[in-house]
Amino acid sequence: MNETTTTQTRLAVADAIGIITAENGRVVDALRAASDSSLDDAGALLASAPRVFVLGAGRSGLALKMTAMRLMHLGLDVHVVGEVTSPAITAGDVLLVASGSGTTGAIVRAAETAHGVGASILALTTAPESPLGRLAAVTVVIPAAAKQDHAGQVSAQYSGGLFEQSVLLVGDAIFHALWQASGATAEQLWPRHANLE
Ligand SMILES: O=C([C@H](O)CO)[C@H](O)[C@H](O)COP(=O)(O)O
Repeated sequence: MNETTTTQTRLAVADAIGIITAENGRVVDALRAASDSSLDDAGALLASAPRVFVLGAGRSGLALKMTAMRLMHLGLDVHVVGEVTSPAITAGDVLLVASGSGTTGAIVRAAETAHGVGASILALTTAPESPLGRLAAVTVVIPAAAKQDHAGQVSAQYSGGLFEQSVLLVGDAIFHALWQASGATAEQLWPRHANLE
């Protein structure tokens, strides 16, 4: 790459950061302005759950794993679906699911199983009327593009990028609110962090 091309690339990436942060800002503004109580309901459902299972495919699942760690730091009993140590979900448990489309086959089938045994579904999705959304006790509707909304009207980013970033933001926000409400200090949470890393 010559010097001119490198400079152009740097400018293009800087512009992209601006686009991405502006899109995230719009999602956050919409969530804060929303008249429903789904964010608070989500926090309350997680805080009262005997066990929390987290589930998502691809990048949605990767983003949600960050929330799983934070809920573990809070002292919740958390399992990542698909890990070999993840046990059976049962009545009263909460299945926290992130799916932008709400139609991903394995995710919907797992949510149906969880619903069938009496677990509560907490869904993060762009599509409240999707098969996943219809199973959910609480749905946080994220005004982002689903992975196949390729027209670029809701987001200029590729595929479900904005949704997946929003999953991280919402997960960290729920954690932060629960942490503040718990009264625990950061020092009290820290001994739960992995000591084998
Ligand atoms: O990996 C994904 C990404 O958007 C592809 O660019 C999705 O998160 C994955 O395919 C799961 O999709 P959703 O269930 O619709 O979030």
